[in-house]
Amino acid sequence: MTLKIEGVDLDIKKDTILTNINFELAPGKIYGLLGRNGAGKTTLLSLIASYRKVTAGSITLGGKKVYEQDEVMQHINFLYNPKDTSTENDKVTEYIESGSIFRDDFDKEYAYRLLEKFDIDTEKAYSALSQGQQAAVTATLGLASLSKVTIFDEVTNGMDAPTRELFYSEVLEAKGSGERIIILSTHIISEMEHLFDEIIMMHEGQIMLQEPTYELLEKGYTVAGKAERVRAFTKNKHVINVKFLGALQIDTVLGKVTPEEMEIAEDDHLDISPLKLQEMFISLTDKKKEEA
Ligand SMILES: Nc1ncnc2c1ncn2[C@@H]1O[C@H](COP(=O)(O)OP(=O)(O)OP(=O)(O)O)[C@@H](O)[C@H]1O
Repeated sequence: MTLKIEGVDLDIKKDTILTNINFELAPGKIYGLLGRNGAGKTTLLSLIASYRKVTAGSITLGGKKVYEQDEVMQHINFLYNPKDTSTENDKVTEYIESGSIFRDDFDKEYAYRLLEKFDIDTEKAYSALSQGQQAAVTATLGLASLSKVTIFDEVTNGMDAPTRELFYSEVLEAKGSGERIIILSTHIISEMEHLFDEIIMMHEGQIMLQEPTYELLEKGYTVAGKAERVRAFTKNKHVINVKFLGALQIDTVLGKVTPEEMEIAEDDHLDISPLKLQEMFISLTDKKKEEA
């Protein structure tokens, strides 16, 4: 089932929060939703999850409108870590039970297997778990729901590195079924880059780009080396970012390197590397550069 967002606008009171959002998501893919703080990611995801009504446009799954349609909504699952968990006194087991009630596809056995992998004491109250453990329960609810559209909004917040690694490998497994659309909204870009089939970048309430990750990263490269040699190499090229690491200068450049340029780089002891998503993201969403 394809998820289609067409011409979506959202106004809250007099503020325009989202403008003319258009994109299409296909099953069997992991989508990385990226954007600076306040770009509109959570607001857009909450529209997909039918928490709010769009001001204009439409959101459909398999051709059916999602808003207030229980039959469609049971295929869409929006996971995020609650801000205040002090009143969440249910045991983890009760969380799993209630998470499965309205979702026919929920796989309880898989949920308990996952919780064991995450090393969660299922007899504890949710509020008594550490922040990272709570995040692992949230992640489990999403993974085990087997929902056709599973949205993880910054769920890795609080997880330690091994827990995040486990989550990533389970997300890849989930994609393997070929039936699920998985959306990951995150600020941990460098760590998750390898997971994303496509990138959706938002900026100031609009979609800046939607592209397959490999295509996006083929658009440029980085050059690192002695500052004056890097500057000479990238002169007259489209440099989108300049970084310094001690005596080293690292330029991010849009375009391709020719074989002749590769030779020059070698002679000048310059390192040419593929583009990193995080550098591309920082550069594309640099507000100061826009204002300059
Ligand atoms: N209920 C609301 N009333 C007014 N403005 C809102 C409301 N909810 C969100 N906004 C505004 O909408 C914009 C987008 O917020 P949103 O939470 O969607 O951003 P985000 O991309 O998820 O940010 P972050 O990465 O910081 O989580 C922000 O400017 C925010 O102040």
